[in-house]
Amino acid sequence: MTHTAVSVVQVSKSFGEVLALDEVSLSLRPGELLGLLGHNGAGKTTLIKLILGLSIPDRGQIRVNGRDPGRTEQRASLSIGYLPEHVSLYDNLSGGELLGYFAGLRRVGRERVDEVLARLQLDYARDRKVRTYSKGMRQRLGLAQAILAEPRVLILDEPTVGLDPQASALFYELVAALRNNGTAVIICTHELTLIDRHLDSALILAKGRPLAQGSIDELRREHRLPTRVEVAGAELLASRDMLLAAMYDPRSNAFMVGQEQKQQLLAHLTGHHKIFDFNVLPPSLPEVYQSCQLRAQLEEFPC
Ligand SMILES: Nc1ncnc2c1ncn2[C@@H]1O[C@H](COP(=O)(O)OP(=O)(O)OP(=O)(O)O)[C@@H](O)[C@H]1O
Repeated sequence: MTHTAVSVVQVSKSFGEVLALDEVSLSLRPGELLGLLGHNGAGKTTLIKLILGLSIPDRGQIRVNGRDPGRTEQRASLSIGYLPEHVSLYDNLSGGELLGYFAGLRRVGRERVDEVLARLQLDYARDRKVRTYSKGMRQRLGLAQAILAEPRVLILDEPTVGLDPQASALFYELVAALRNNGTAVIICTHELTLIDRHLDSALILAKGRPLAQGSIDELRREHRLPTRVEVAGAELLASRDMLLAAMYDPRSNAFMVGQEQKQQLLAHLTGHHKIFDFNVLPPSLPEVYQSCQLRAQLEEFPC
């Protein structure tokens, strides 16, 4: 049976009058990637701090690889790596020296430093001062320190902010390789488009409460968001065909259909119009996110 890498059960945390987390639960298995999403102040950092054992919940239970992060004597054996949003690196050290320093702290051998530098494509810059590193190189070095001790759980806070698309893609490639080795990953981010195709599940928080939670497919189904079908000449087709006209959305110049209509549309395009060249785009994570936030607002302020 696969064990649970991170388990959070009905956790609440307040700061004075502020209820930062209200009965939040999650479960993450080895190799899975969870997107922790929400507006500013939603409770993401509070949850991360609890998982890291930097703060103690008022109620509920947290386990990381079966251990309680809140108990000091268990913290050393959590096997957890963390890349904070604003990673502070010692600029006057070289990349190699910096990792060597962390390796000493974590009782990791020098050969692991070489291995990690090579894996994150930083070996060519190991003797350069960190202050000369680009933003992407600094992020990779931050990831390098986080994975140095081969953690089974990795928490990344806004890891791709400020990176160009190529550097972001490389970052996610590196994360995918870690996941293939069984590392469970939690990524806290506002960059929804970037994380969309990488995550197994999402937890969307708002004012400390879980707004939505599950795999992206589950969230799509729950929110009944339409699928977009893009076809060249969609407007012309819609003007000549009543069935297509009913499905045509002029704003996106595409056909927008619910799950149950999708097969009907595709059969009609291929069978009746002999069109085989189309793009079927399920609702994106940003669309699911917007829908969750909208639903929450309607519940809070019903018309
Ligand atoms: N140490 C603290 N003392 C008082 N209030 C706090 C403390 N830490 C967090 N809060 C409050 O708890 C709520 C959740 O904050 P948190 O930092 O977890 O949000 P977040 O989702 O990480 O936001 P952001 O996206 O801006 O980083 C906010 O209302 C915040 O002001």
